[in-house]
Amino acid sequence: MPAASPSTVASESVAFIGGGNMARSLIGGLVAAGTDPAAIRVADPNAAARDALAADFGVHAFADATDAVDGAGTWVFAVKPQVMREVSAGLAAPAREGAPLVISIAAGITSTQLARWLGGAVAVVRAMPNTPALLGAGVTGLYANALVDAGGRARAERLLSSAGATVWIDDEALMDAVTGTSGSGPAYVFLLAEAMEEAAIAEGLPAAAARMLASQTILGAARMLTESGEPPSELRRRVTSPNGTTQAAIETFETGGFRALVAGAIRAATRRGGELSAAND
Ligand SMILES: NC(=O)C1=CN([C@@H]2O[C@H](COP(=O)(O)OP(=O)(O)OC[C@H]3O[C@@H](n4cnc5c(N)ncnc54)[C@H](O)[C@@H]3O)[C@@H](O)[C@H]2O)C=CC1
Ligand SMILES: O=C(O)[C@@H]1CCC=N1
Repeated sequence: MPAASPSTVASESVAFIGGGNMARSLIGGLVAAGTDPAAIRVADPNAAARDALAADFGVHAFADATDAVDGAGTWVFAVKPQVMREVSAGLAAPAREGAPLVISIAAGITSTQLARWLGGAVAVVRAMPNTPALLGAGVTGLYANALVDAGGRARAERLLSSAGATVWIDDEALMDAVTGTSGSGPAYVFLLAEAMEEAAIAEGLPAAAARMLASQTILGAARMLTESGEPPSELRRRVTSPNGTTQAAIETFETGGFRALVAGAIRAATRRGGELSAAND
């Protein structure tokens, strides 16, 4: 990929460090929302990932993160938590010179860790999106450290808005709970879909019908949750006729400890966020 011409390297440029699944979702959202692909720069050591991003979105892709961040005013760290320290330490010099707004989507890694690795006083927004970002139907929790000004907050919010809804979190300690709820959350729903499908097949339904019934049920219920303005308990009540089929199912869930299981799962994910932070410090 040839070097970008100077006119495309403006402080409005966004550099993604890591061009994997989540970066692809966010970049897709940005381009769909009208961001000029020439203002998007991506670093990834994987040539296939670079080529695919350049071909699919028309962004500038680089093997070296230092080249990707050159002149970019916003840097988005989208690499695994396990490589965040090494990757960010390698960018300390340009961070000092360029004073970028740094956005990290890495699970667990704190804004304090990232600022330290980048050399100290750095404006960091910690963001936790989720995979429905690919459809613009995601949700992102955002936390800003004290060095992020109103303009930086607006820039981060604009960037993540192309992936869906956004919610600011004032206490960074709660970002691991965001990760355990919505970052990992799509997988919980997919697990429910798998379980419903398997159960439907066990009851005798053909596989294709089972998939259609389970997935459309989840889509319809999710739309009611987000569009009706009603709490989930009320929506559930309306499905549940006294002594009917739903009541039989809900009683089975409740006596089986469904709520405690969900709470335990979210607690485990939340704790793992803290462990990822400590293990990769
Ligand atoms: N997958 C998900 O649902 C979500 C993931 N996250 C976070 O997003 C981050 C990325 O996750 P995914 O996109 O799922 O992983 P991924 O494995 O698809 O992408 C990571 C990319 O980083 C690249 N990479 C490795 N070393 C690099 C380096 N030195 N410089 C630049 N790029 C490098 C890899 O080649 C790969 O393309 C993780 O920190 C994860 O915690 C956050 C929210 C949701
Ligand atoms: O499983 C993970 O660690 C990442 C963070 C949230 C979703 N996937």
